[in-house]
Amino acid sequence: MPHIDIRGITKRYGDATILDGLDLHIRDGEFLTLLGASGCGKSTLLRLLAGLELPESGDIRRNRQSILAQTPSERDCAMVFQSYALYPHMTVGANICTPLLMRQLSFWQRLPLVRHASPAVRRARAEIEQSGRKVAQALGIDHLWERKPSQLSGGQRQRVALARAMVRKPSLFLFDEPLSNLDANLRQSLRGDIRALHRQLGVTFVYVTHDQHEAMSMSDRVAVMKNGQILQLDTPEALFQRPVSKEVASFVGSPQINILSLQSLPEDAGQAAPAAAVEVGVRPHQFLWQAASNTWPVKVRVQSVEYAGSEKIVAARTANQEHITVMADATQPAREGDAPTLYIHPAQAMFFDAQGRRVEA
Ligand SMILES: Nc1ncnc2c1ncn2[C@@H]1O[C@H](COP(=O)(O)OP(=O)(O)OP(=O)(O)O)[C@@H](O)[C@H]1O
Repeated sequence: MPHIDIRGITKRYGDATILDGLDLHIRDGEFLTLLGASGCGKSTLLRLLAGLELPESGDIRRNRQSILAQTPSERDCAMVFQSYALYPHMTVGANICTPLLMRQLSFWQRLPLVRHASPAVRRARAEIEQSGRKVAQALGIDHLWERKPSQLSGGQRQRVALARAMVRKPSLFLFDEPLSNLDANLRQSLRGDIRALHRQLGVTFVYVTHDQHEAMSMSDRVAVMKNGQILQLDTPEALFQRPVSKEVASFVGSPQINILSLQSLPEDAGQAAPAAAVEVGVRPHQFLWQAASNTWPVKVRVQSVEYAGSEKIVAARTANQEHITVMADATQPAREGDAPTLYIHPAQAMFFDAQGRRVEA
């Protein structure tokens, strides 16, 4: 299967530069997610890959061959959208089988009269239906075969859209926020389905989302994007543990990482920190409620406590009026107005310089 090389791609709409000399190498068969806030250019990049847009400069190569001159249908990719994009007048079965009918039968062979008259066409259609039903079965929607899209739930519609993309066996799947219209439970279950699909098919998936949880839980690698550029491309673990900057650190992990000025910490913290460090990043789960050896104390005042089942989300303020979020065990007796001392383990802290770049301890 071909890898994809995106080199120096620039895309403009009018005066606005959406992608600015972007480079990206997509490996064979990987699940790569483009993660970024709304408007950062993720969908534009996906549309360029699909051939729905052309760049002003730069190149996209598959297996070292430029694909810019190829039409969308020549690119052997399937796209799944947030809006499902199903044909409303067709049944589920017809929606799933249409890509194969279009590819394998000529215009004349698709006409109803020929369909009934020609045994060869009847046979081809039966084979197509069999392939479609197999995919529908794999996605648990074969019992909906005769229904129209309007008679389906959002999750079922997205499964039909997935089946329609799968049936052609493309070598590249492009997903543009496919789960955004679904409720939390359905999103969770479809995340699992899409991940399983990737394992089963072994082809390249490029997935666009602004949901860091979705990106971190599904992908082999994630490209964090901002203003048409990639801030960091790495595995989910590396993004979480070794972000290149404060910006990336703030983008991954929920609740967000806390960024404190080094001045909020005792003097020995300043001495232990790298020389260039001006800020320290502490994840909400990393605060300790009791002192341990070699920990740094931070005095805080609790502003509010939110119950989240087995945990509490504590919002607090440091003496320097910096807001922090702390995840605590549900048994932790933290109450609004309390003024506890929390502790930070230096080995777990991240340090950032004045430009927001992470510096090694
Ligand atoms: N056809 C177009 N004409 C003009 N501007 C466009 C067009 N398509 C997108 N844009 C602009 O390009 C920028 C990037 O859009 P894009 O859809 O790639 O962002 P995104 O990161 O996918 O955001 P979202 O998550 O909201 O879809 C936005 O400011 C958008 O308004």
